[in-house]
Amino acid sequence: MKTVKHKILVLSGKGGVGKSTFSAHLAHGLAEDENTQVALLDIDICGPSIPKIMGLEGEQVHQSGSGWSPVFLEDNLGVMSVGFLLSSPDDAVIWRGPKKNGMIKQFLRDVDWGELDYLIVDTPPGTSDEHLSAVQYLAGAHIDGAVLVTTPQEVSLQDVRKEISFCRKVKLPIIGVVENMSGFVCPRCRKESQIFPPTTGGAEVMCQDLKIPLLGRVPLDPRIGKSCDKGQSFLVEAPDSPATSAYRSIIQRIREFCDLHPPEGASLVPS
Ligand SMILES: Nc1ncnc2c1ncn2[C@@H]1O[C@H](COP(=O)(O)OP(=O)(O)OP(=O)(O)O)[C@@H](O)[C@H]1O
Repeated sequence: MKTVKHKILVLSGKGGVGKSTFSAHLAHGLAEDENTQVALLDIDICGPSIPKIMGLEGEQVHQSGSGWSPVFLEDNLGVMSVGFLLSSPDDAVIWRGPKKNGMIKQFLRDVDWGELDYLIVDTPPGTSDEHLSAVQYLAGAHIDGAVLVTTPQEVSLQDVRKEISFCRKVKLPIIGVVENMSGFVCPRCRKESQIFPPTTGGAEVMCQDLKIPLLGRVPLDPRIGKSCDKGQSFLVEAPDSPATSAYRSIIQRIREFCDLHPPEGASLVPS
């Protein structure tokens, strides 16, 4: 991990809120600059969806003298997931905590990540063994912070509050919250509808209450699911979508956060 400058965990309280989709697009967006070395690590051991979303289903990890090699989507974008170790994407991984912890430790310690600017870690929903293992194994290696993904509904916000409490308990800095599936603009009449109307003001009010940055809102766009199913970057597939603009502005805010919080040993260059 000494060769990895910035480490970002992506968390969500609930499943299905778009966390893996966001992690994938954060990696795609950062890697658009070919001088930036990016890796995406999927530690959702029991439900790895990153290989599919990144268009790498069926790929296998290679073992080299210096450890496991990530699967490369681009020269500057590597991906690692338990999905690459399964013989079929339909195989179930039924492991207890210690085995999952061992796998995460191996991912963080034994993968030949090389020199990386960013390591994005996509986690399972909630706060479970996987999160504790990641935080524990990365403890001495400076984690920049966590990005929390939620939808506007109260059920999701309630669980994200638990994630915030988790981050505070384990002293994991919070980069900010992404409100995903936040409104839908009809492509025909351009009228905006709230598909999941928040009853308590949504992520914005929660962020104000808890003094956490709201990084942005990503609207619903049915084309996102299609891009992910095809394993393609939505940022490239639909550059005109309001969701792409939202992703890009959030990615920029995360980049700025990392620049302001340089890895230990590095010094801030005055702008
Ligand atoms: N802004 C969006 N607009 C439309 N569809 C979206 C959006 N964000 C995500 N999706 C779709 O929602 C579904 C769930 O997304 P995803 O798998 O990323 O959720 P998740 O939070 O990682 O779930 P889990 O933790 O259970 O794996 C996917 O089909 C994805 O394509």
